[in-house]
Amino acid sequence: MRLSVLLFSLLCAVLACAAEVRPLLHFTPEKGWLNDPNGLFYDRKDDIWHIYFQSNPKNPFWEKELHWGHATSKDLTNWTQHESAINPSHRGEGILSGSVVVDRNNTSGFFNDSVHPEHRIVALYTRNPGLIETQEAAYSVDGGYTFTKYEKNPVLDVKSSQFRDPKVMWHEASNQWIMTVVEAQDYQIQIYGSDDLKNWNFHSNFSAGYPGFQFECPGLSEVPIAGTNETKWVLFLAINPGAPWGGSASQYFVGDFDGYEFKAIDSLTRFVDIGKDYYALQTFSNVEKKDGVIGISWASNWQYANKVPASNWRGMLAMARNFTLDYVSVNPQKKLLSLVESPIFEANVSKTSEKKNVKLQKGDSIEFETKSGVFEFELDFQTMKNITYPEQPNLDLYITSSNGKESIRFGFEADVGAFYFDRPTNVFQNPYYSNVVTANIQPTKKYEYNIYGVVDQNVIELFFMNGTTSSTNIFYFSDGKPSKVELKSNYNDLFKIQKFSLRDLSV
Ligand SMILES: OC[C@H](O)[C@H](O)CO[C@]1(CO)O[C@H](CO)[C@@H](O)[C@@H]1O
Repeated sequence: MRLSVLLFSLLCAVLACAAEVRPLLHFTPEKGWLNDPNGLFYDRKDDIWHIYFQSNPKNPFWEKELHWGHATSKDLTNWTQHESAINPSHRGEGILSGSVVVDRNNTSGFFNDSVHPEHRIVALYTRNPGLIETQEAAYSVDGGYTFTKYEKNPVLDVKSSQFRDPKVMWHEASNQWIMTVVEAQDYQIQIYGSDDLKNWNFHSNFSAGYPGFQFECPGLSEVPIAGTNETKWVLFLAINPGAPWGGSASQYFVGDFDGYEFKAIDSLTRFVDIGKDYYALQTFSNVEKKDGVIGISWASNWQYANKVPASNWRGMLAMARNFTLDYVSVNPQKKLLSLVESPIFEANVSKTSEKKNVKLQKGDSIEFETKSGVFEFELDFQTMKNITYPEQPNLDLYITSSNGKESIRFGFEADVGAFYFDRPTNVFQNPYYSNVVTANIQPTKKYEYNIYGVVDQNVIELFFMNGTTSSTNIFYFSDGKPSKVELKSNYNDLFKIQKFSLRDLSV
């Protein structure tokens, strides 16, 4: 091959890599590594959403020396990244996960009258210098861009190597700050109380749910029950590794909280999302909202997060979601009080494609396309009859890359009643990544299902039955971006497509 041709093809390869697609609706770091969201809060004075995140600015993979990366947004969609907000004071030290509160009444004494009450920001996070994990405080007087570490840190030290991830909130009813934090490998969510964010008193332990290897990233939020003016408390908990589907999982409990102890309404374990890539959920603090709480997760799984294809950055956050509670049909008999989720984002619709009331026949396909590789879709369908074994009646949604060679598949088998998500890839051989994720979803009494999904370059967030179940998964084409979307069946007169619509998005 002549040298010029070789150089040209090399240049193309480099440009293709540099031109890699970044998600448009999901936050990704300019460079380096991202995992857990941290310190999520809403600035009521300047109407700004703040996210911090576990950041390794040096390399696109996790290392012990971690910072709190920082970004802000006016619409929970378009983010501006800033300088890291909290940094290690010593080499090899980790500023690990934690949370932020607005201490408007200056209970901590960190502030003087020159600091606007809405800008009295206090972060609580885990410091891991190597062997033990302690909780530290830091305060910001500029609205959350730079922080000063409390000179008498740590604020909480139980001489443990597995004590981390403080999520702090103000509990009005008992007039105190409440911290949930894990004793990770003792399967304890510990609850502490404080008057000043500096002195913490142990209140109670909570230990339940799917254990996995260890507990991580707890959180306690008061969540409204849809259609009522009542609320229940939701205790969030991450486990990793050891999720039922492998690696990382976010679970939650529904119950009551009196300022000292959380009591679950039942002993059932509920998962926030049943995809592979939805971890370390944290809710925003300081949000004045009566119709739900807003939270963000990390869209990956520790089984392969450090190894997925990347250039000089790796990691993304899932879209913000609104969470409420409702009584959800989980089988023909039971309505279970469960989280109901919906994504929050702002985007322009560049094109809408829609088909209604189509009885799909074997070999038929409804075909739409996306120009941007970013789209939302709605699929409402009904299964028209019962199936005789050993038939395998599938309804499949294929999303094919603009390279025309690679597809991912989201589908359903009528007799099993479970949805699957299959993400074959040519660029990432990893045994934990390749397993198909499945979800059992209860249809309506008339065997109807509805699914809403957002696809954003290489991540798909699915919301089943009006968000009563969600499944978040990342995927990797070798090049190109989502281009063709096809709905197909291998069976006659079984699937009635009541509505299949696709809205191509741009920001
Ligand atoms: O290799 C990191 C290890 O898997 C930890 O279990 C990850 O822990 C979490 C959860 O992802 O990330 C944070 C640190 O980056 C830590 O604070 C939190 O518990």
